[in-house]
Amino acid sequence: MSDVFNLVDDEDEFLLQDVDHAFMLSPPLPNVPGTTSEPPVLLATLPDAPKIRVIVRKRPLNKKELERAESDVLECDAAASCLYLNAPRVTVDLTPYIDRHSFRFDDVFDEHVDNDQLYERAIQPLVGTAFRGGKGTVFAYGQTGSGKTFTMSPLPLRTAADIFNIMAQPSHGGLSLHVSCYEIYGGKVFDLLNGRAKLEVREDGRRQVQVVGLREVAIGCLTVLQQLCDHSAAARSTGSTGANDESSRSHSILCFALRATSEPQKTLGKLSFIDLAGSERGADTYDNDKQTRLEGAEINKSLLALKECIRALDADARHIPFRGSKLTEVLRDSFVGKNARTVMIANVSPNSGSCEHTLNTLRYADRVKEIRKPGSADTASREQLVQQGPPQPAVVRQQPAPVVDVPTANARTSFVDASRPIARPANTVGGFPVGSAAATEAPAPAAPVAAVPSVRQQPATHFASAPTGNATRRQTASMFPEGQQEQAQAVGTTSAVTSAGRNELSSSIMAAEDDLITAHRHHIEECMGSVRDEMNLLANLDGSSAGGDIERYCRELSGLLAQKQASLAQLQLRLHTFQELWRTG
Ligand SMILES: Nc1ncnc2c1ncn2[C@@H]1O[C@H](COP(=O)(O)OP(=O)(O)OP(=O)(O)O)[C@@H](O)[C@H]1O
Repeated sequence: MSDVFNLVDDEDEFLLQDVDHAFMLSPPLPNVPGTTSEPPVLLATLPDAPKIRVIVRKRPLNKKELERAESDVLECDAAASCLYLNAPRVTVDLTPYIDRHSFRFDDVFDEHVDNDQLYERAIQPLVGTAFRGGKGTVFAYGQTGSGKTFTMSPLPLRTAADIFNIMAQPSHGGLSLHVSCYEIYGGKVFDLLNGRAKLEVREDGRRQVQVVGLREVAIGCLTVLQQLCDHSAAARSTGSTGANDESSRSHSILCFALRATSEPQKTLGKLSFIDLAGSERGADTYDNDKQTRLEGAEINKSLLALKECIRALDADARHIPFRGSKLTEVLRDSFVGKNARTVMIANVSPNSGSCEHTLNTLRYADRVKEIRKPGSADTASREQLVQQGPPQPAVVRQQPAPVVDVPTANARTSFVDASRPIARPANTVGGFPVGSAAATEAPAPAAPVAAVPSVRQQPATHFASAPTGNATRRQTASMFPEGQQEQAQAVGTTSAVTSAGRNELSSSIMAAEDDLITAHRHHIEECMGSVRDEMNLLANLDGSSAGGDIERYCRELSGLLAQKQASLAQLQLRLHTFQELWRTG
């Protein structure tokens, strides 16, 4: 059990018990919502949150991007919860064209949506979750500078305001609110309310994960919470990266616990707010010192593990890979259980210079939600979208010439999200367009879902329908024993899967297949970036007369080679996992 420091005696007086004076420095909060003048928040009116909700938030172009005359590549259709990314590309003959990618999420917030609106639409239901004895977890995911901290920092205050409001109602008395803040940096845990003390994570006798010695503060008003948040933000590790001078390299976690005031102070509900480290950190080709690379590897590992855990939870998988990283290990308790609710906020930058990172963020978010089980409300709305058919892209490829920038081959299907997860049309394979060029430019509307059972449940189908021209898929298909390929063909595209066990197996194979494809795509992106960087490196060397530059050349080449090795190793791991699953399945 964590130490509890009662900071607050009544609304105005602080009892400083071994807590930094920094908490006293901020001025009191003016007119904070949730104070007594606010109308009561009625618990009964807060809807139950869905188990997993993935939303996207776009920030506006900033001053520097406007000065550089960067274009806004993101188009939001909030009413349809759709987001379109118009990626500028060039063909080998240097003809520019737009590559349009389409996604659908549970909610899409454009640059005009403010923090209050976001809170009310996406986060407030979690307050109900906590009072009903559940656990809520909110993540902000995205590239450095995409708005994670901007989005996350007001949420605890708004949430606490509602919590205090409800606690002030006689029917919800006898509870107190406790806060703790910590950071995971390089796989280690640091207490942000206790001088960055290094903490150990252990399992107790009841197999509950405990962050041993984590300082927890009981709070009675928003002013103290604000001071604690300011203090923890200042204590958070920041450092400079190639992309952003103030980039966060750590995951920061703020936890609320609603406890009974009477002994033994049983915990009723929990809420966690997690501002994740910049998602691009593992692939930042400009940062090549060992420390930064190690940090990047750790961040990559934890973000991958996080995605895997959420996916496994959504699929009710028996094994959830919590041990994959420190982040998922410490969050295990918040994730599991019938009353656990998760909101993933994918933050995206609109500028053309961030296009590839934005695409990666959207794909990550898409993967988190894409295996939603049929029958859930969200799946139903996705099915509806499929039935209606994907919207025609406003801008399509103008030139059939070979493309220089290959990584987005998958996303050239006009409506990635609609065509892949629910009723993947027969002319797409793992999201890759197959067959005629027409399918690539504007796929025909998919047949109604009722008539086309989820192709995702038929892993073999993908290989059976692989186009002869698609080398990657041909090679993938050839990995499998002949019998299984025949079986795959026999399954066909429309036959229903009747056995529940087979369904479960199929969906895990499907997930592994998609992971492999995603990893492969990512690997290609990295290779392309790496080739560019290597050519620049050589050009710089050729262009310089000073012999001293060879040192820099060696250092940077060494960094690039290490990155290539890491990318290759990750792809090999995915391939191995998939092959194993296929063999044993
Ligand atoms: N929706 C928004 N509206 C207005 N400004 C925003 C919005 N989102 C972000 N910003 C601004 O963009 C800048 C970068 O945002 P922020 O620091 O939140 O990014 P981040 O993703 O947390 O970056 P890092 O990973 O480096 O911490 C900040 O100046 C912030 O005020």
